[in-house]
Amino acid sequence: MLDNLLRLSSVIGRFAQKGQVRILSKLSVENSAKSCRGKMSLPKPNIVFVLGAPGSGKGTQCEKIVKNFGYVHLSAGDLLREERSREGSEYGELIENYIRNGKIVPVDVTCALLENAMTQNMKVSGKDSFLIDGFPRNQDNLDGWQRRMSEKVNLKFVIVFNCPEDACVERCINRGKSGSNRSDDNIESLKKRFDTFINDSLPIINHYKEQNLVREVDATKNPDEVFEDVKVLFAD
Ligand SMILES: Nc1ncnc2c1ncn2[C@@H]1O[C@H](COP(=O)(O)OP(=O)(O)O)[C@@H](O)[C@H]1O
Ligand SMILES: Nc1ccn([C@@H]2O[C@H](COP(=O)(O)OP(=O)(O)O)[C@@H](O)[C@H]2O)c(=O)n1
Repeated sequence: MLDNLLRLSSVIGRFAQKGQVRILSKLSVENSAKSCRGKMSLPKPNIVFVLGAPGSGKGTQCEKIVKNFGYVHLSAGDLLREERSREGSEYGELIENYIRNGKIVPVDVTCALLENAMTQNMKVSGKDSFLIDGFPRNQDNLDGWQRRMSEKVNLKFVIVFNCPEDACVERCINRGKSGSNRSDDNIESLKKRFDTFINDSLPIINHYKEQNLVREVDATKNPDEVFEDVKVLFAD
């Protein structure tokens, strides 16, 4: 499986409506590894992990942080959905199965997509500050990141958006109704996504709490009010 994963190609997309250039790049992980070796001249990227339950507003707040603080937003979920939809992807079916069942895709896939996206963004835009949204989400994600990436980046802090399950579920259902086209914005998948959040993601948040890296934000207020609290974290 690892050999296959190492041949993983990724499509790296960023969206013009988020004030960013769209970069499409088919890049094998082997190439990415080479480019990483050759990227000694690239700066060590600054990373902020963005965590919180499904529907807590991670993507919404990341968009605001991008506009106000010049970060690049990399959503693990978006990268996985793009790879799933990429013509010829070996991992489309695997990713779809994990997403529909609210399970966490094996880290080699996700980490390769994130590493490629960071490297490409640094080369093309010169930006070196990244919001990594929805990662690390379980122990496998955390272990893979520590193994492969932790020495190559500066982890600044971890934002956690707190919002009760019923509000999050309502937001995701509404997101589905307004055309998110996501195969997991339905009650059945949401139940599984919340089980995964509680059983697998909360321990990762606790791990970062023990390291004093967690900055918690009340995500129950409206998006602009939430952003007032988020801003403070990026002020210095
Ligand atoms: N503070 C908020 N109050 C109400 N609705 C929100 C808030 N933040 C986001 N939403 C809406 O809830 C849904 C989920 O938000 P999103 O940012 O996609 O969450 P996540 O990335 O955590 O899954 C979206 O439809 C979004 O417009
Ligand atoms: N690190 C990650 C992030 C997302 N995912 C998958 O992508 C799905 C959607 O994640 P997302 O971050 O886009 O959305 P939310 O669940 O936060 O709303 C998750 O339920 C997982 O199936 C993953 O496998 N690994």
